[in-house]
Amino acid sequence: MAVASPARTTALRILGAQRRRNARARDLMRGAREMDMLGHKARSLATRLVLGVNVASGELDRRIDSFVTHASALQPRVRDALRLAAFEVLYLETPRQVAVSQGVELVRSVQPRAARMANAVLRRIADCRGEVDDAGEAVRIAASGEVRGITSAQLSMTSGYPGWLASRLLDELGECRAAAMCSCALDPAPVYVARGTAAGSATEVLSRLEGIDAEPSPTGLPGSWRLVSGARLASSGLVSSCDVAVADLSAQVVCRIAAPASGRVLEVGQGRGTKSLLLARAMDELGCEPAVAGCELVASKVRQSRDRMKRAGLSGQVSCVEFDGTRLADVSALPGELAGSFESVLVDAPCSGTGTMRRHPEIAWALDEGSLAGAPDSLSSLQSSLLAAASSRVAVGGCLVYATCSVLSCENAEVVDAFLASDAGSGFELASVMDAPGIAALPVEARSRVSAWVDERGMFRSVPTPGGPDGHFCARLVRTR
Ligand SMILES: C[S@@+](CC[C@H](N)C(=O)[O-])C[C@H]1O[C@@H](n2cnc3c(N)ncnc32)[C@H](O)[C@@H]1O
Repeated sequence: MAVASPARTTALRILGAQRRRNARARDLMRGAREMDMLGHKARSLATRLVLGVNVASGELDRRIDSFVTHASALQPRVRDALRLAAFEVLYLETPRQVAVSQGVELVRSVQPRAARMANAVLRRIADCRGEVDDAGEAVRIAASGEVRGITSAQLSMTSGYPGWLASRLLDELGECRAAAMCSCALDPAPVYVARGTAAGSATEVLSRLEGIDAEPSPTGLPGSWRLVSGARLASSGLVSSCDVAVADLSAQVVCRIAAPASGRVLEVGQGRGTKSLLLARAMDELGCEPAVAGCELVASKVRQSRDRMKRAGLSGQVSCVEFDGTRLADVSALPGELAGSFESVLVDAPCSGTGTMRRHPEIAWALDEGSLAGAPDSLSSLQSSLLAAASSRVAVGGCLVYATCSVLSCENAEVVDAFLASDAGSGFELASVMDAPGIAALPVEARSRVSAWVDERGMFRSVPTPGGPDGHFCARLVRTR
């Protein structure tokens, strides 16, 4: 009797652990010894299976449930195995017979008496492959700019995203961009790195990246590369020493938009400090002594950020303070590091993360449409509070930069417009991100690349595309009085 391959059994174990511990897929894969023991090919199959099942879980369940007699009685472990096999059958290039028989063996490994049922269900799911391929083809054509009148059902089938999300993407991004985003939803996200402040010259960093077979190619931004393989990055020590920072290309652009040519930056929502490192680098390149004050709500992230700045040799230039950003307007509550006004205030807002679903696939089906906007405890309400409070810290003539890694307008332009229409926003004007010093100083080719993502109002709005960066949003507001 055949047995399921190590790549598939490893992927199944990771999915089980994820369900039991409610953990993120990437974190579990990063820490899993059995992933490290797989060869390169098996490891990439296991990774694609785990990420793909996460992105498309609801779509896979819909199909499984339509062919199983007692869907609610399926054991969670059996459902994991069926999802994994259904994903492979519908979306990967594995020959049909192999994908079905491997799926049956996976199910047998967790519940032997369910193997027959799995065989019947997976064969029927395999019969749907044609409609998934047809939808994918229509979406790819629409992504190339040829208008085809694609539907949200085709987008949802191709990406695995829930129907409501596919429909919103189509409404808000238009056919071409929504199709581009959905056509790469199940692909691995590219790996981008930027030179840190602890590093030597760009040439030295480049040769160290080449030395670990990362196959770096320049992104167009100074000191920034796209890697063909990031497999040896962690063991190389380049990241832990902060010689490089792993950050999506769009996140690197956002930091260049927020970097001032003089003075200090306040970063609201500092997280684990990736943007602080990039801000310090961008300020240094502009000939300005790096000075970043970070404010973050979560204590454990503040500790990680501090430790990182120490390793980067930036403890004197970047501070990491535990503080609720919605209280930034309350001058009496401000710790010393956050007091006074700043040339630039970056609100790196907590958001849905819809621009980063290739990296964080669990977002797609965990997202609740109702939590995005409208209610007092919605994301957009928190984003608006942070923006209003942070605006009080901007020096006259300075900039307020609002950023998210979402592609949805209710978290982006609508938050900015509501702010501009409010009392707090009355002293601010929207300015083009292209006029930010860190963008104006870029080589012509890099500027033109950035400008492709800038809309008619001067806001940066990238959308995931095949082989391209994630979806990020950034608006730049100048304080006039
Ligand atoms: C998009 S993430 C920031 C990522 C970070 N800037 C980086 O580069 O790694 C948003 C951050 O905002 C933090 N946050 C959420 N609510 C906050 C609040 N009220 N005050 C300050 N930070 C908050 C979250 O904990 C999260 O780390």
